[in-house]
Amino acid sequence: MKNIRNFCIIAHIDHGKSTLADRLLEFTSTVGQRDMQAQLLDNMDLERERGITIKSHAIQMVYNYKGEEYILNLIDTPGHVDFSYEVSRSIAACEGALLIVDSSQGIEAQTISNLYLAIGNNLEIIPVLNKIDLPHAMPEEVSDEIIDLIGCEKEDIIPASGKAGIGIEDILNAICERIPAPKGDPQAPLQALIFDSVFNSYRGIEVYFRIMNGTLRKGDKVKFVNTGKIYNADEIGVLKLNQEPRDVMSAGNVGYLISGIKEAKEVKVGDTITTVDNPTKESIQGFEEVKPMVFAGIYPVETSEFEELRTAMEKLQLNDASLVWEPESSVALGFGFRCGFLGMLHMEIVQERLEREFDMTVITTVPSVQFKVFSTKDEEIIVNAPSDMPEPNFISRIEEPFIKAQIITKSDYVGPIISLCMDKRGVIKGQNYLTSDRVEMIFEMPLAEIVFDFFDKLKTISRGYASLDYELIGFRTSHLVKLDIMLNGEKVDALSAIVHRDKAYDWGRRLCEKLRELLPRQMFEIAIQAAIGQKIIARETISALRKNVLAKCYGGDISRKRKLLEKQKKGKKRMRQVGNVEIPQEAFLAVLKLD
Ligand SMILES: Nc1nc2c(ncn2[C@@H]2O[C@H](COP(=O)(O)OP(=O)(O)OP(=O)(O)O)[C@@H](O)[C@H]2O)c(=O)[nH]1
Repeated sequence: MKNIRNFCIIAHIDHGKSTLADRLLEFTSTVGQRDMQAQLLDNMDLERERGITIKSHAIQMVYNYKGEEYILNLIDTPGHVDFSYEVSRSIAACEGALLIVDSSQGIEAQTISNLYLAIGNNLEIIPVLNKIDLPHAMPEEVSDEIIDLIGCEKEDIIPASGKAGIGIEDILNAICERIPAPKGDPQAPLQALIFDSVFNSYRGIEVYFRIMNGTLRKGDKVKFVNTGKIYNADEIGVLKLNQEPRDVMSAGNVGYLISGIKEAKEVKVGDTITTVDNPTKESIQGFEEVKPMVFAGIYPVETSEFEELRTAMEKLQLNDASLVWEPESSVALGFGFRCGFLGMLHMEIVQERLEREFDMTVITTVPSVQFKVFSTKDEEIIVNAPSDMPEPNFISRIEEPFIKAQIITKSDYVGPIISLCMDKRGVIKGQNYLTSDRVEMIFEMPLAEIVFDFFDKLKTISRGYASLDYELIGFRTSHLVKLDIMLNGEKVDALSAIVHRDKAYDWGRRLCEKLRELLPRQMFEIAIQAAIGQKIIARETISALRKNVLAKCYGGDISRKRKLLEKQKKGKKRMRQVGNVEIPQEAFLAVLKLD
């Protein structure tokens, strides 16, 4: 155990974690040249395409330091704020963290938030000044920022470049030297923390764990403390490029367990594994409950696929502990699920993963935050879907979630950012110069104003020189109203939204305009109306399609028509018929596209 080091890499998005991890794997010959491909740990197609890390990944390296062999368990983590839950889970399985800072960018919002998570878990921090190969790197300034932030010495900071392979050996040496060996008693009853799990269609559910105390042997009868379920440890082992089975693993180790678990529901990330023969009395303190920020409905395009969608969601949840959901039904869309996400990117990723990994075609509805509604009798009702909002005469007040937002930017953009935040009902709470040129600003504002398009706007007005991090600070009363959308007089519950009273008219008007663009024309006229209670506040009309236009599309060539029909069938268009109007997926997300 004295030669084991468990560490993670934390950084702001794009500061170069995955690239640096590749170099560490190469340097320790964990991966042969033949198998090496860039960003090796980002093995999900989606991650490669988007160039971001979504999942945490674990891999073991062996490194020779001062004549002794060290086992280094690396857990790579995502940088985007939507995936911070993954980061917190990885951190709980480690004793140290490499804190990567891009020397051409400096400290950014998630550098700080991830650092605090690590410090909160008592991890030893090794600061790495990355990308020093870049001609516009500012090693001196950025080093000063790091020293200010974590209070280290200049010599503690390791200059490096993942791309050019600079500083890699120094980093590996520092891991062995500075990160403490795991503590824990191999003789004690087994306590292993589940930090991730994944569904494998051949082998069932694989559980990733970190042993805190005790020893786990192949063939042991193990119990998951929180669920009380008992399994046989059919296979245990360590995670290298491939899984390597082992017979015995003890305190301090990170590995995988395969035990014939079939039901996704039985595995809870944060649960403790122990043995039936010599069970532990205490479970390890689990992770914080996830706090979803955005809620939206996910519905199968084919109503008959509801049960299939449920199975897919269960499997996906295994690999994404931050996804929460429950069944719901909508008048417009039938049966589906109300899901909670950590942000819009998370929601997009979930939808894409359902489609790619589980072959589902789904529709997501208007995202919304969670509201607390107090009735006239002062009962508290939690509302996750606008359609669940009680009628106005039952409501005494509505509270919405507020966040503390931290924005780091160049001083040139302070003015425009303050006006943007004020426009989003924000109040500035603090301003702190990190260097003469870079400022940290703190705002309090409603979550609903930032989850949708705030980040894009922030990037635009700051020409990319702004980073954002936020945390929930509680619920506050606001003047909110429910805005309904009607198509040909029929209310479409899945299109309702809850908005601030002062913005409702403007929203209603813009939403109707947007829907007019997005709804396909039909043989009859479509009236789009926005209403607050009984009062219509905006209207747009889509005129009927004239006969000769149709004739042009479909007339004559029968083979072309058949082809079209077949193509439609195969593609299972993401459309839903509501009343007599067809609504495409884009229309459900129209609120996100209001300029
Ligand atoms: N010049 C230079 N570019 C680098 C270096 N390290 C990474 N990059 C580039 O920076 C970009 C981001 O690198 P990644 O390794 O994907 O960053 P990441 O931090 O893993 O990003 P997420 O996983 O999405 O949080 C890529 O285009 C890399 O090629 C470096 O040392 N020097």
